Amino acid sequence: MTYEKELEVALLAVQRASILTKTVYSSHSKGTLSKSDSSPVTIGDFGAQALIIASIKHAFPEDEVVGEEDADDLRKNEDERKLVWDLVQAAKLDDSSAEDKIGGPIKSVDDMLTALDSGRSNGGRQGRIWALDPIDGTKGFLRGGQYAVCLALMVDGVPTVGVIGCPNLPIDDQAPLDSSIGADADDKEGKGVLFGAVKGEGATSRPLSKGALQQSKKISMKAVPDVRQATFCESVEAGHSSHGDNAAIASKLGITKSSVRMDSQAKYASIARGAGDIYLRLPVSKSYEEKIWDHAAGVVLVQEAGGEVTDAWGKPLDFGIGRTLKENKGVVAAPKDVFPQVIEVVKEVLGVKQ
Ligand SMILES: Nc1ncnc2c1ncn2[C@@H]1O[C@H](COP(=O)(O)OS(=O)(=O)O)[C@@H](OP(=O)(O)O)[C@H]1O
Ligand SMILES: [Mg+2]
Repeated sequence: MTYEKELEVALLAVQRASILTKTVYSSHSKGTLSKSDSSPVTIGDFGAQALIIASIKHAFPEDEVVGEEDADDLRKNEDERKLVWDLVQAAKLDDSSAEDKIGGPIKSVDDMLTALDSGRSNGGRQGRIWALDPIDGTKGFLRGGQYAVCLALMVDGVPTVGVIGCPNLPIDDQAPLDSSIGADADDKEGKGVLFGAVKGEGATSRPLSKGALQQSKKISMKAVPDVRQATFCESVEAGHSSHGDNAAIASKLGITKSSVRMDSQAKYASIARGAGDIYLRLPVSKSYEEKIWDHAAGVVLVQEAGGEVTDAWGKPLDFGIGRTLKENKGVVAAPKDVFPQVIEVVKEVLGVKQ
């Protein structure tokens, strides 16, 4: 198997960071730092990014990382820095040999800040670059809903390894999907999934809380013989994906079931394991550029589970031009057999608006 070590390191790194996020999620304040409604950030975002980058740099020191966060705020604020440091020290895998594979605990506050700050790569078309979203769907995290810890390795601009930790999704790949799925604050048994995929090697899921590499099961998208029966997923936030356009597309496709709304790349993961079928993310703002860390891991997962992903114009997503998908607008993901039908209707609906 190619990229075996990369996958193993990514699974362990995401598993450890997910443990960290869960402690923040179950706290009353949820570690909120920023007063900003549009892009909230928590101590969990900083802690998870530091842990994951430290893991990557231990295993692959030459690799670059495009991470959503940086250490600027923590360098200025001692109280926040202390909160994050306590979190980072407490998050450990059960298995010490697994811990060793990702470099063990971070040794000092300085090392933590250095790791956190090592996500400043500008991305690009050449070499090995990781894309990291330590807490994707922060609004869902704060709301007590879905969120995801997302990590992907891009090789020469192509997403090649993808790992997503979803602490609030049901372990059961077949669990019925609805907008309230797993969205409660209790850390119930039966929740928490770790997804992994390598280009050309398929996609898998396993429980997040148990040994990361054991119990891995192959996952695949569901066959959709009749698109009218499809379940489609969309963002909770109307500002991130046009609910109106999504509804128009669903209606033109003859879909009568209401959409499943969930935050984060849990949407990609859910369709990859056949719990839903189609992911629509139609642009709301003309100027917004999608971030590569919001999509890279999910794209590998869906492609390897038998799906196709493009932007809303049917163009392949270009991860090789920097930190954003600036040549693309929106995202459409669906099983290969129905994809042509779906993208045709997406273009039709967007065309009407132009
Ligand atoms: N205007 C606009 N349009 C599209 N996307 C945007 C926009 N603003 C923010 N974002 C990014 O959306 C990420 C979360 O979106 P999701 O679809 O996963 O979740 S949500 O239901 O919409 O909250 C979210 O990721 P996180 O910040 O990691 O939560 C943002 O990067
Ligand atoms: Mg995100």
